[in-house]
Amino acid sequence: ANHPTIDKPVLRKPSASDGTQVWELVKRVGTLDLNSVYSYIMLCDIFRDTCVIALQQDVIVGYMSAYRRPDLPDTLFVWQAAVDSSQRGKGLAKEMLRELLNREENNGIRFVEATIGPDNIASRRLFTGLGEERSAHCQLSEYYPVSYFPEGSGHEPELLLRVGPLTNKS
Ligand SMILES: CC(=O)NCC[C@H](N)C(=O)O
Repeated sequence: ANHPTIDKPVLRKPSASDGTQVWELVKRVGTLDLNSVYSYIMLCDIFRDTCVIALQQDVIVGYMSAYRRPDLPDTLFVWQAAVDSSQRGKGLAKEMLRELLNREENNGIRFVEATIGPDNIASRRLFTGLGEERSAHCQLSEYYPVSYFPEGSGHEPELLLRVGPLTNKS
């Protein structure tokens, strides 16, 4: 039976020691650009204020990495959103994004950005949904065209979603 209290993943800031499990999750999800294990250890450490992991009985089933753009400090750039197949369709990504935005240390954030592939409906819905929830605009534009990626790599174009200004907390 689905016990909401037992089965609901716990969200928290990551630590360096979570990096390998995050790498394994991103690898398992299979639709993201898999970065080095080192990069996930470093993100879970140095960028932990703007990263979140979701745990179910000590197994990482969700991960969202983000950082405040050095050139636009009021803008949170969401780098990756990974949800384990066992957690699909439960609004986990939305919950992770909300957790990030509601952190005291992220109060000054007015815009959220991310790049997504043209057919990544789930991610697109995550960000357009934030716009609707916070009565903010959601702009979509071509950002990294296929031509930026190596010939024959098969990488999709990355479209930029920019949501804001976020006025009220959700
Ligand atoms: C929001 C999100 O997951 N974007 C993915 C960007 C890129 N394809 C990557 O995987 O890092």
